[in-house]
Amino acid sequence: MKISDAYVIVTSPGRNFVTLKIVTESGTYGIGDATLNGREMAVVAYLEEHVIPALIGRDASRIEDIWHYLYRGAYWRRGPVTMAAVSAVDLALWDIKAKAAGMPLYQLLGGKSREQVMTYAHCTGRDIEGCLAEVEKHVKLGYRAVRVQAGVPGIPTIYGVAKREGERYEPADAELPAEHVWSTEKYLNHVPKLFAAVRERFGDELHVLHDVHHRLTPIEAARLGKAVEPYHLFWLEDCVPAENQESFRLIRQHTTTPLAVGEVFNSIHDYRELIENQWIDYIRTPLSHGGGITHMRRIADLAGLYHVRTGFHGPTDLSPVCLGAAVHFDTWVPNFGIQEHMPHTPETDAVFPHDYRFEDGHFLVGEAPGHGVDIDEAMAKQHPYKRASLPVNRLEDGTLWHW
Ligand SMILES: O=C(O)[C@H](O)[C@@H](O)[C@H](O)[C@H](O)CO
Ligand SMILES: [Mg+2]
Repeated sequence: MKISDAYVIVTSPGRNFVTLKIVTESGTYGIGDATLNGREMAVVAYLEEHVIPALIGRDASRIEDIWHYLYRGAYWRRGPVTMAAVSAVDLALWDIKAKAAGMPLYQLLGGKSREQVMTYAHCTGRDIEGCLAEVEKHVKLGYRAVRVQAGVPGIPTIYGVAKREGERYEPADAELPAEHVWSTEKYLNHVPKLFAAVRERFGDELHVLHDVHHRLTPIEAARLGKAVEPYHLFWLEDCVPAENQESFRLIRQHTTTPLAVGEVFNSIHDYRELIENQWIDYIRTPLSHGGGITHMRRIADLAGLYHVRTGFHGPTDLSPVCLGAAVHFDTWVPNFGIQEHMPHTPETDAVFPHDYRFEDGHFLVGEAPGHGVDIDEAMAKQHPYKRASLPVNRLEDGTLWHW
């Protein structure tokens, strides 16, 4: 099982994706997702210059040892660029191990804990009516859970809402960062009306989620959590920037609205106080940023001790490789909550053939050995990299704010 070759493939079928391919002497290969939206080429350099040369000749079956070699061995631990690179190696090695065992990845992890994986869809509108129309559409498609985001009167652009009605939402929409404007006051006054309207129109059973995208202070998040309690959200996501884990103590003291966090985290240490103090309910880190299967299952196990469940990040800026591995993880992990689902474009799906299926609001895992996702390298070449940046956000007086 010696690693004989490894290389990075950058492709842009509508948006940028970075994929690591690891090949063994026997010809068995595995692939991992190394995409870090808006910072793609930093991970490419990290892999090509510092990781790949040290991988060649190593035993691909020693996943645990290679993980620590790349994490401890680098001296410079953690961080999104390092961890995206480590994750890609880890996902590719688990793919190889499962292929060599002739098993779908979920079997190697311990087998099925459930038959299907519940997902939530994005429903966004320029205003509340527009958002309700999207919810209606997604309920008809079979979704049991929807994330609702709507424009706020007086704020020209808002997180999560597509530029034009009916278009897909793509945050990295310009070569250099676009500038958005934000008003916490306008948002806080408006957003509870959105949940009231959703409950009024769709009743109590639909799971309703919302993403604050790190824009509030703890006391503002507490106010929002309290205000939306009558609409019993499935979760309120990223209500504050979370470098300071203590912030969640204050929010938790004020509200019973469930809290999700962690799409920008990449280590168990980012979560430790949050989980051990039972300040959160869902962990969001995707496999491609949280150290792959090896590290994310440690985080999930820690979370499980405290009744915290998984709710993995699943936007279009994670490739089908990450999503495919997530469907295996979600099928196995005992403390599963929900999986985000933002459908990839047909061009992306064509570059990454896969055997997970979407049916009636759920993902169904495939039975092919490995994680079930491949890359069509010839097709990938037809879509060259294009620089794309995430936006920045400013308060109405010009102060740079959290995006
Ligand atoms: O909950 C989500 O899906 C996220 O917040 C994304 O939409 C991020 O903004 C994006 O992944 C940044 O690259
Ligand atoms: Mg989010």
